[in-house]
Amino acid sequence: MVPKTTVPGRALRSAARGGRGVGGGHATAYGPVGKNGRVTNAVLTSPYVELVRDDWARLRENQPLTLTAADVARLAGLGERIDLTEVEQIYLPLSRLLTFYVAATKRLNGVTASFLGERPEKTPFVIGVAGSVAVGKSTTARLLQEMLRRWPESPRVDLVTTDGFLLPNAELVRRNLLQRKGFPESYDRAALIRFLAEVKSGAPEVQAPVYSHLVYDIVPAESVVVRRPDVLIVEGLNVLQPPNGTARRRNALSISDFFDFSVYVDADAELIEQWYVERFLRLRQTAFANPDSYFRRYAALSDDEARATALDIWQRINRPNLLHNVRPTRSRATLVLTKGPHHRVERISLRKL
Ligand SMILES: Nc1ncnc2c1ncn2[C@@H]1O[C@H](COP(=O)(O)OP(=O)(O)O)[C@@H](O)[C@H]1O
Ligand SMILES: CC(C)(COP(=O)(O)O)[C@@H](O)C(=O)NCCC(=O)O
Repeated sequence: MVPKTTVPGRALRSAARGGRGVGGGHATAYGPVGKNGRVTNAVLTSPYVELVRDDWARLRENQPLTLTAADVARLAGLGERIDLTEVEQIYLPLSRLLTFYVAATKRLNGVTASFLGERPEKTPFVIGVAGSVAVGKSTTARLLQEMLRRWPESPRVDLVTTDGFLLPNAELVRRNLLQRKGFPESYDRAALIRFLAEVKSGAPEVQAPVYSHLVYDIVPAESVVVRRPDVLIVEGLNVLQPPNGTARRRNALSISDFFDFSVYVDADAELIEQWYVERFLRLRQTAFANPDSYFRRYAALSDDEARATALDIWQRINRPNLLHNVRPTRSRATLVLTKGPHHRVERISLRKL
C-alpha cells in the first residue's frame, strides 16, 4: 500500500504514484508530477502523507514492546480496557518516530549553538497532544510518556495538562465564562506561554498550576514542578490554537511555537459523544460518588437521567468547542491519529512538508 497525501480526514489523492512502498511516498506542495519528473501544474496538495494502520504498524521495525499488559491496564485507570495490539501497532511506531525526532532535534540545537559559538544547552523536547474532550488525549499522552521513558534517548518524560491554566471559577464567573470551560478564552494563555518559554529556555525548575476535576476548579496551593526533563508532553484541548485577534496584533507567540512535535487525536463527533457519555456513566460510580466532588449530585442519577445530563453538557459545551475551536486546529499538527469505533486508530497522517 502506497501512502497517500491528504488533508487529514479528507481524502484528496495520492502524490506517491511511484509505488515505492511504505515510507517511499512523498508529499509535495506541487503536483501532480509528470513522467519526466517535472511538476506539471502548481496545485497545492496536502503537506501530509497518510498511512492506513497496517502500513504504519510495519514501521515499528521489530522493536520489542516493553510495556506489559499490566502496565497498559494501569494506564487505562478506570477507563475502557486499552487493547495491547493497539499499543503495539500504533503507539510503538509513534514512540519510535519520536525518538528519531528527539535525537535529530538535539543535533540541530547543537548546530545552532556551535554557529553562535555557545555551548549547547539541554532543552526539553516538547510534544503537544490536542483533540476534543473525551477523544483520548490523556490516554494517548500517558501511553507516550510510558513508552518514551523506555527509550535511552529520553529517560525523563514529564506530562503537563493545560487544565491547570484554566482561569479559576471565580474569574470565569466574573467574565461570564463558566459555561464555556475549555473554550480558548477560558484559559490564561499568557501564563501557559510563559511556562513553556521558561521550560524551553532550559530553566532548572518551572512550576505549573493544578486543576482538580474533583472540585472543578484550580487548586490555589498546588503546583507541578518541571525540572528540565528530556521530553515534556503538553496535553490539552487548545494547544494548537493560534493567537486570538488582540494577541495577533501584538505579534504574540502561539503555544505551538514551543512544540517540537504535535499529535492531534481525531474521530467523528458522534463517536466522541458516545465516549463522553460512557465515561460520564462510569464516573457516577467513582469520582462523582466522592463526597468532595463538585458533581456529587450526579452520583444518584439513574442511567437515563445520567445519559440525558451528559448529552446536555456535550451538546451545550464540548461539541460546539470541538467544532468551532478545536478541530479547526487539526491541520497544524505534525501527526493526526484518526480513530474509529472502540478507539481503534484507522489512519495516521504525518506531516512531511
Ligand atoms: N486507546 C484507547 N483504548 C480504549 N479506551 C480509550 C483509549 N483512549 C481513550 N479511551 C477511553 O476513552 C475515554 C476518554 O479518554 P481520555 O483519555 O480521558 O480523553 P480526553 O483526555 O481526551 O478527555 C476514557 O474513558 C478512556 O478510558
Ligand atoms: C477541564 C477541561 C476544560 C479540559 O481541559 P484541558 O486539560 O484539555 O485544557 C474539560 O475536561 C472540561 O472539564 N470541560 C468542561 C465541560 C463542563 O463544564 O463540564
